Amino acid sequence: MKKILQGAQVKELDAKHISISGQSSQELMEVAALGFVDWYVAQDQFKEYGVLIFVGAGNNGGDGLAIARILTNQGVQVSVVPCFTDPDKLSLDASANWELLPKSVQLLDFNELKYEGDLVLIDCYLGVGLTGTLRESSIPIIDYINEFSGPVVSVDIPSGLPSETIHQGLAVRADYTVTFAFPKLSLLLPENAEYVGELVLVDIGIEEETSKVFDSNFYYLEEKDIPALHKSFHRFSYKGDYGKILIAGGSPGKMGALILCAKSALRTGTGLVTCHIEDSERDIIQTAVPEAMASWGLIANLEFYDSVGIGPGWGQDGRVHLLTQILEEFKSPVVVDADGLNILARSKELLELVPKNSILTPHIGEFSRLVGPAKNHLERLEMAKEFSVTNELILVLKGANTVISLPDGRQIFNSSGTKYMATGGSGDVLTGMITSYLGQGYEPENAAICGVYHHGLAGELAGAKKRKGLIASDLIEAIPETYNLLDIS
Ligand SMILES: NC(=O)C1=CN([C@@H]2O[C@H](COP(=O)(O)OP(=O)(O)OC[C@H]3O[C@@H](n4cnc5c(N)ncnc54)[C@H](O)[C@@H]3O)[C@@H](O)[C@H]2O)[C@H](O)CC1
Ligand SMILES: [K+]
Repeated sequence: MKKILQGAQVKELDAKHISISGQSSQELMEVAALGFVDWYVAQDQFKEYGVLIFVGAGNNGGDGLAIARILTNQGVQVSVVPCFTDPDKLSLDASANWELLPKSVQLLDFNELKYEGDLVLIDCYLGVGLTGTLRESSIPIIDYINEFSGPVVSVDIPSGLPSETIHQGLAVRADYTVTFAFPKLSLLLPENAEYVGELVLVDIGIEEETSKVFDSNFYYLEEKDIPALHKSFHRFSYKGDYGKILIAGGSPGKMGALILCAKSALRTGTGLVTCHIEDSERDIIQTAVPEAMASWGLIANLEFYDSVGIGPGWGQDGRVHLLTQILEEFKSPVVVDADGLNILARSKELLELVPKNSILTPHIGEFSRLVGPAKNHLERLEMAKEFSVTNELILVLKGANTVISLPDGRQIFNSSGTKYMATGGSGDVLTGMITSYLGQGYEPENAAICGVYHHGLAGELAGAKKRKGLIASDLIEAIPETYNLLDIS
């Protein structure tokens, strides 16, 4: 898993990579520019467009000059807008790329900018080298980029955006941000989403090993990390090996949440799902999910189950007794969501009963009730870390980049998912997936990670077909496709 580093650590990482690999910093810049161009030319939506590249005096500008050369050589119509006064003041690598700029590249004066036709604006003005408050002279440039009528693609980071915190004034509002090596923390904060647009990560060959020595609790979860975390089953595995789980959820009028959770657990691979429900709701569950069993009343044999999921559609009234029974009698980690979390928020003394390494899956509203309100996402992340460490629980804070906080202080940002997943029942599906993995005998940490990643990937697959027509059931149908895609058996 990649570490997410701070602005100053990026420079040190580059230097370390350069000393290990024998590559020069200019060669590394070339790899970054080539990586960007590979992504750019694969974008069908830009096929007929020329490009207008804004370049600053630092290495972000250097990236832009290298991109200008490579795109020109590939037949793209390129114009460059130098956003510096004196080419002699360019950084070393930017200067080398300035010298290499083909004569056919048009240089445009920012103060006399006039352009015609369909253009993509590529923002290579300021990168992670930004320090302090934006200078006065940068304002017209960023204003111009933000008023540009065509698509804007920022390279490494939208110009003006700090790399590890929430925006503090003017910054480029990009449609796409193509970042190198690993995402900067600021690119993952919801407050900055309107600046970042769609986030794309381009690998520039810096080994994960190289970043190990840098101090950071933040990690970025990618597809390549997933297969090794899965348990494999064999020819002689039987349904008991795939886990027996209990889901306590559902109430009159909210049985859908439980149904989604149960179906999701089955599609994730659970062998036996039992839904613990109210007597009155037996027909609904048995009709909607014939593969599941049902139980009601007090839970007779909790020790029979490998994991328990608590909360989807449960309601809170009259549930405290059952929640207490589960927490007192079930000694292995459980998954708590929705109304299960709301009860914990109201009766904090129950928190102590939650088995260590259990997985709690709040959205921001539930988090605020359970842990407390935060003034921004950075503060929320800090509170989540503290909560996980203190209570020895795994906290899955749901959002565009769901963050998994672990009892050892690590916080893992998920990379899979799509905006189309913001739909009713999406969280119930996640609860079913995580409970399923726990029941299949995954370590709680891996159950949370695999659940979150596959859930997002199912969203991407379903979203590609259904777009804003995606409903939670589509996520469930797409779970098996995620196994095909990652070759998990
Ligand atoms: N491993 C990688 O990620 C690689 C990144 N590359 C690119 O390099 C930049 C970082 O380059 P650096 O030279 O350190 O800085 P910048 O170009 O981001 O910025 C320097 C530029 O900004 C001006 N400046 C600083 N503060 C302010 C301010 N407050 N207001 C206005 N202007 C400011 C400063 O004067 C300089 O002109 C990284 O983002 C990547 O794009 C490498 O190419 C490859 C490896
Ligand atoms: K930039």
